[in-house]
Amino acid sequence: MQICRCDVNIVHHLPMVPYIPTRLLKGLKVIPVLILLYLILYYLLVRFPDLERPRYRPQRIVNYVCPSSDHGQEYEHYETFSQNESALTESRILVLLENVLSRHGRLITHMLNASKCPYKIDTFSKNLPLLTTSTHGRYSTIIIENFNRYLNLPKWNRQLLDKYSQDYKVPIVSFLPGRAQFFSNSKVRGMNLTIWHNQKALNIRFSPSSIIPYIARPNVILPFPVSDGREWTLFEDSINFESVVVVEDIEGKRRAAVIRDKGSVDGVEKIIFGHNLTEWIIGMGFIDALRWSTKCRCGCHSLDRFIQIDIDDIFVGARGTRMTSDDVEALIQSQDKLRNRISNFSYLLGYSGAFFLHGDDLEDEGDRMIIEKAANFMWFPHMWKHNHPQDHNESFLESTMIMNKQFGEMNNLRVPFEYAISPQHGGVYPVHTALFNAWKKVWGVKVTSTEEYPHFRPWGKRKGFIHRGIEVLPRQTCGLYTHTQLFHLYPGGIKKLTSLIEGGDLFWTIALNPISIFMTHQQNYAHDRLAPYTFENVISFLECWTRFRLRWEDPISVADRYFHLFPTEKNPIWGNPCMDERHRSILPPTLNCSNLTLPNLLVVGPQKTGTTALSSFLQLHPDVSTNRILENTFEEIQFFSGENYEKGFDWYRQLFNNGSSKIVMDKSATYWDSTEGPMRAFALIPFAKIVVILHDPILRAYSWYNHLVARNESIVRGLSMEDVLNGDTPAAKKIRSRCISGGRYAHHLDRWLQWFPPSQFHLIDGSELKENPSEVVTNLARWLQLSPFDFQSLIKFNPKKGFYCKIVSGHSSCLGASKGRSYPPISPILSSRLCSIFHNDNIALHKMLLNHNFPVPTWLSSSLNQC
Ligand SMILES: Nc1ncnc2c1ncn2[C@@H]1O[C@H](COP(=O)(O)OS(=O)(=O)O)[C@@H](OP(=O)(O)O)[C@H]1O
Repeated sequence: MQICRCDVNIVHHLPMVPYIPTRLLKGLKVIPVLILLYLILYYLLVRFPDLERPRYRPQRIVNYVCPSSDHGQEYEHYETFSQNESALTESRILVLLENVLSRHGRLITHMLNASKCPYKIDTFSKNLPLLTTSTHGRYSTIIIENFNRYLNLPKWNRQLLDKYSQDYKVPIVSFLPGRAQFFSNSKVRGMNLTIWHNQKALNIRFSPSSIIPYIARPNVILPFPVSDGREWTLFEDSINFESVVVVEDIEGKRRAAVIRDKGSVDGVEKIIFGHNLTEWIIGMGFIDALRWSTKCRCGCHSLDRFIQIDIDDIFVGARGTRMTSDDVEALIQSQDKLRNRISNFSYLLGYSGAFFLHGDDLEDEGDRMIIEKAANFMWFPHMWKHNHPQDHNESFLESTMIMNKQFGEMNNLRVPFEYAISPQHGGVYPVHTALFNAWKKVWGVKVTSTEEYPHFRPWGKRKGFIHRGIEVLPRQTCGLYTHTQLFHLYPGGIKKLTSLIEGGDLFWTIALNPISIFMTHQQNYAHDRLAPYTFENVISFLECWTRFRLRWEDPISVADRYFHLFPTEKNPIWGNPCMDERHRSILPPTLNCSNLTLPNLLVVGPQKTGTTALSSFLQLHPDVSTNRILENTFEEIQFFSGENYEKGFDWYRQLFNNGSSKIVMDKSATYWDSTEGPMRAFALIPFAKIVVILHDPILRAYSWYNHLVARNESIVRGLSMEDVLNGDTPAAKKIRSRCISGGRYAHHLDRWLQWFPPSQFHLIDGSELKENPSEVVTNLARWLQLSPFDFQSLIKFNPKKGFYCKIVSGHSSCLGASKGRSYPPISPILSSRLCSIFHNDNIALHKMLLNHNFPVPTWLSSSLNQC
């Protein structure tokens, strides 16, 4: 024990030195050496980062050179058009394709979309689509993908098409590309036209004497097209035709690659292309042909092209990717160069102040240089820390915007316009209203832009809209992204970039949009400076081949110009953000796509046909639900057809988050005859089933009249329906149109069919619904693939009401007093008058139903024979 205590004491008095093996001690001597090495490396790599990240000197890439042309002379033979000339037809274009999946068909529709031309696609079948309404032609131009199909049409269809073209002065635009056959020539039957198949085309140019070239500058010679194989069809000169595009064949003989048939032989004007749209020069001819054939109702803008180039992310970006002072100088020079070619041009620079001086030494010097030269540019605010607005609430957004604003003020960044851009488009679309509110409060923002509305792809379909008083312009991409700084690393190679410029997407973006707003990033102006190269060259290409006048205008004026040109875009069209991958990634956290419920069944009307009865009967099925009723909505929510649409996607979707039924229904009978209804519905719920009740329009009109009488509306007080039909006061006309216009079924059904495929429609005969509702609803439930349900025992005739009613808890429960009124039966005189009013529409409806294999209601078959 003693020994033990003693040992303890000894240990207490020893100094606390840990045991270190000698080997380790030797090793520790290396530490100062390592520290020294680290310091040297730090000094070299961090203080002189250029050693770590090589800076690329700007590459010299050959600039675009315009081939030979007699540029001095301006040829302006293009036609101008008056409104009267176009009055015979609607502006829509009919596109007849080989099949809906045809590749060339996709090119045609891409061009039409990007030119914002309305069109309808059809394929060749036994019957031609309906070409006329009772008053006018349905189409301003007929595009036929393959001219051979036109030449080989059955006699009856060919006569019908030619007659339509002659009567309504509607030209045919078509294509005759090379055939699989070997080099040969042939005469086209009935056209006095000799064509040469499978040719090479050289020295291609637009003819200065043709009336077609408008955007295209005649007499600029393209020695070789991009693909110079033998896929051209060439036409021999003839007095019956005007050569639009002239070429030389391999023997140097002059031929035409595009001709205008003046219709001198058969009265049918045509433009025939000897190549498809894969050649950009043919594409230009196509755009000009559309302008001419639609009599300036498609692609008919002035020759002014407004170009805005935004440079986002100033001060943002990883070290080694940012601009140096040399790049800043080069940016100023590039701006000066562009100013000589785009009148009033200025780059617009968007800054995020939080990252000022966050680069390496050279880049920090660049940052300081930008501030020093700030007055050379116009500025707009990006977000302070490049924040994604959709992730933040209004007060956070406001406070960070204020910080960015203060940074700009301290550094004299001139923000002359109420224009701002959100990083990665977050919050602009899909809309995050907090961003719009904060922008307005802090910066008074009036205009912004996004490439996400309605979708990023295809670029040709981007649009603008106005939300909370802020005008949102469509923004275009030019093929440059934050990572594209070096020519040799350009995705797809430098050839890809030049192909965008020389007749590719970038060229077409400017050619087809009167206003183009491009997004670039400061990185595209560093290293190889891809952006200045890209824009300077696309401008050269445009100057060479087109007659455009290139201009710059401030974003506020440009936005006014845009919505003046495209007023129908002012109101946003709400889409389902959960159906777009890019949109899903920029959603506010309040929207959870996994439990989003939207209707999959629309009962669209028409009004007064029994829509309320149908929807209440269908809801007897346990797997059918409908919207919640809000205090300020009436019986129907009428989202797609009225003011509620302005309340937006969020408002609408919240009305349906009340269950998980198989069928979620929105019954709003006003959708039927709403001009925008079908398009809006398709944008949000493209897979929804559509139910339409076709009740005799005579009885429907009479029901409307009696509705007004029952409500004691002053306009009908003391007046019979005949009096109302005779009245010519504005109020009487309004009532008449309410009674009659919804009953022009062919007209409205046609509009729905422009959006939804026939397979999504279920048409119900209104008389059958009245007489035998349980069978009608059972059929509907079957079509909706609902489980079998005994409707018959729950829908019984109520003699007192005179209509079928639901049985609820053993009692008859009828619709309210406003549905199924009793009033005197319609007089034979009124009935026959209404019969003749609807006669033409009923004929058109009958044709349309047969065309689409829809059932024909019994009242329709008999009414055709009656009036
Ligand atoms: N079972 C049943 N009960 C009541 N009413 C029935 C029924 N079946 C069809 N109808 C006919 O429906 C007409 C009203 O049509 P809607 O419901 O579409 O009208 S509304 O547009 O929603 O106001 C209504 O028009 P009126 O008779 O003029 O009142 C009825 O004729």
